[in-house]
Amino acid sequence: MDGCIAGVRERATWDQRTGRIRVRETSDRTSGTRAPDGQVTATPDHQPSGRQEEIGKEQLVVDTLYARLDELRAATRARLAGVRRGGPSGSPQNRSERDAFATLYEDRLAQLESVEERLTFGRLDLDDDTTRYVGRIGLSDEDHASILTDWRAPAAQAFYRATAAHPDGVRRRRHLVTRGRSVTGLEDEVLDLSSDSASQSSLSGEGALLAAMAAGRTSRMGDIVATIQAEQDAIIRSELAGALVVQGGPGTGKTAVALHRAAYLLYAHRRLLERSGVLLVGPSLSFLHYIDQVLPSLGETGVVSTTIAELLPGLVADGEESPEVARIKGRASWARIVQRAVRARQRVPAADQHLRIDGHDLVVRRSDVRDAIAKAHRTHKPHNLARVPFVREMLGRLADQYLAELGGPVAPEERAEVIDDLRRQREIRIALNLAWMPLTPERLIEDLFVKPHRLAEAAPDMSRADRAALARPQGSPWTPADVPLLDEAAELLGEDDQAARAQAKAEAADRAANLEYARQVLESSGAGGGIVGAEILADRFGGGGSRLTTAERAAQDRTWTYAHVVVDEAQELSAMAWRALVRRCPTRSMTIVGDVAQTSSLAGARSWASMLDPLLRDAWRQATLTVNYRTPTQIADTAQRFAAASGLPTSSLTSARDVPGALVLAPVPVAGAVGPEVVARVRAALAEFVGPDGAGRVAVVVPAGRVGEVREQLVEAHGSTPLLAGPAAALPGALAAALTVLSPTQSKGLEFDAVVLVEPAEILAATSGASDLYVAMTRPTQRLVVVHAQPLPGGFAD
Ligand SMILES: Nc1ncnc2c1ncn2[C@@H]1O[C@H](COP(=O)(O)OP(=O)(O)OP(=O)(O)O)[C@@H](O)[C@H]1O
Repeated sequence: MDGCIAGVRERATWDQRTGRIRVRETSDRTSGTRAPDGQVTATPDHQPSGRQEEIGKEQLVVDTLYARLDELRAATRARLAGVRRGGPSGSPQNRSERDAFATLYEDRLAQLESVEERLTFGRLDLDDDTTRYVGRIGLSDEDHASILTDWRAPAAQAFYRATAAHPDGVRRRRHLVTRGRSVTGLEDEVLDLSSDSASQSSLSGEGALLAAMAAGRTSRMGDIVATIQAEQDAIIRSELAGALVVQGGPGTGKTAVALHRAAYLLYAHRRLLERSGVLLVGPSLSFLHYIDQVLPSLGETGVVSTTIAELLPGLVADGEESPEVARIKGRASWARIVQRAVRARQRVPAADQHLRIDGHDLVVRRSDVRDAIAKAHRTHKPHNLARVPFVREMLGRLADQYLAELGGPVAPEERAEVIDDLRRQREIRIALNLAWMPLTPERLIEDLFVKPHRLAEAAPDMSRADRAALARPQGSPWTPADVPLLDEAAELLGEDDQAARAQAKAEAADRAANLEYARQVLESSGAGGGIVGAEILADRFGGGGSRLTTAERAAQDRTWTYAHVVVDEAQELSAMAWRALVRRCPTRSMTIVGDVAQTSSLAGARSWASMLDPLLRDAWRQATLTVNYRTPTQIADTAQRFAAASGLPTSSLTSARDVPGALVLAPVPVAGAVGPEVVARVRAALAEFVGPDGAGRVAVVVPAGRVGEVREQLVEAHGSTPLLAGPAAALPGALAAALTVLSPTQSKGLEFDAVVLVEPAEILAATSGASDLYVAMTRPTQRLVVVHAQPLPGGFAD
């Protein structure tokens, strides 16, 4: 393809008067031809050229890229069909190889399908007169020459990092705006300081960025791959080793950055990460639902996402409890409490116990039990596994008593028979259980809450009041704060994994052979397309038809250890929850994003150092995000003033944009007038921000106890309108509707075009009220309407 690629310089700015983005255009005159190797060479062109002409030229390039994408899709489909045609015949080895290839091609196809939207979004014109297109995926032409650079590749880094002061070999950066497969706009930044039109903005791709920020919200978070900013890119590409804490105020892109970092790490360290997987921990299922499109849109599906409540496979923790009880359960001291509770089930009886077995007198002696317990402890195995040597030792000693009564020499087989016999005796089983009880984690933890003497024994330092607060009836549902305690117990109790170990040994030998074969296959066919490595393919060869992905296998296994863990809203996690996560990531390679000013959990972090130092010591580093991409200046400044007045530990924050009239204070004279005012404000917000295409979201954020009441008022006013989400309990679906009513905690991590905030003084008065109110104030992308009868908290007014 030959083409003259001329440049225009467009500058997009926020028009304060109209509240819209305005785009200015200047010509910058560059042209280029495409060489046979697929690289586009840019040369100065002194012919003035129009914007449409320029768009037309980019359209040709974009058409070429999509054509290549279509070709690759067709080729992969054909390969898949070929494998499927093979049918279910042949040896088991042949069948499992065919399944492995089918999965490989299905994954590749899914990846090629996922990049349809905005396949390419950027172009770099380099000092060496070459041009590089940047996109969601890397593509090469038939001659293996690169025609599109994956955004995660080192060669794409300059697209996000180059500035006029540090151009990094880039003369001009162009953002391509596309709709479907059509190019609809361009935005250029000249990074050559000697040029008149050198970019002055500290934001990269300002127009595209402003457009992304101003777009109507939907029920799902979108990716930011086309407009990642330099400070975000530095975090995304930060090295894999160690724990990276990303602190940043509301709307600084922490969630977005965490997800893009997961995608980047999977690309840059695929061999290391693909087998053990990446764990993503979010605050709630509704939040995970909100973000669950981002990674697939970046071509990644191999991430296990969960909440702390869902961490244990098969355990449902949907019970509720007061924040105060959750705080008590989150304390680090539970590590010792659970340990003591386990030890309390290994005890020397108060007196020797006399048993009569088959007409013989046997004594379960205190001294024997003491010795057997000590011997079992020396194995350093978990409780249930160490019970095996304990029982063996005790049965041996009892058998010796039994045989001594018989007198005379004893053959080893005879001794073994006696031991077997004794093992089956009910009285002996009871006596040994009393000394060393086999336990499940559920039984151990429930007993602590149900039997006050058990808790008193395991937690002698806990106050009476705290112990009383934990008491609950048997059979109560598990709560999220119980989960880390159950995990701690499971770790100390252990499971009998003998059979699993034997099987693993047999599988290891097969695997070595499969691995070698998989390497050869990938080398000779290039079939992986970068989405799968030899290790995974080898696992699939050996899978006997099992189609479980790494993510699926990991999600079913409590003891799975991940190569990397990403934690969002990390400030909410208790010390015990951190222990459960660190246990799942022995390398401590973690991305931890959060804001200690937004902590609402009483067990959560008020400072990263005090929460993480005890666990990670100095193996963590901190980065800070400083630009708020969500909230307009007026709202963000008010939130910052309020936070400062309330003593919250805020980070410094600058808003990326200003939207006139973003903050509206709506006082009403009496409490009874709040409801009607909310109804009227919601009606206006829906009319202004929700479009016929379904884009645009409005939330009413109310004091926690008033969600039901305000919802009723809205239902009454609007009828049972499909606009309004169901009751808050059905939250995962709540964001599908244009309007939703939430408590401040439920709104955490989410965002809306407009938020109607009800009675802030009442929100402030609740437990963790200051951080909850700070969270609620910082949810809107366009407008915050504050409806109040009570006086506004400090900092709301200038
Ligand atoms: N570089 C960017 N380009 C476009 N949009 C961005 C960029 N960075 C962040 N955003 C947008 O800003 C909004 C806020 O981002 P995000 O939710 O990740 O922030 P956060 O720091 O996690 O916020 P909070 O702490 O309030 O939950 C999102 O809509 C996100 O898509």
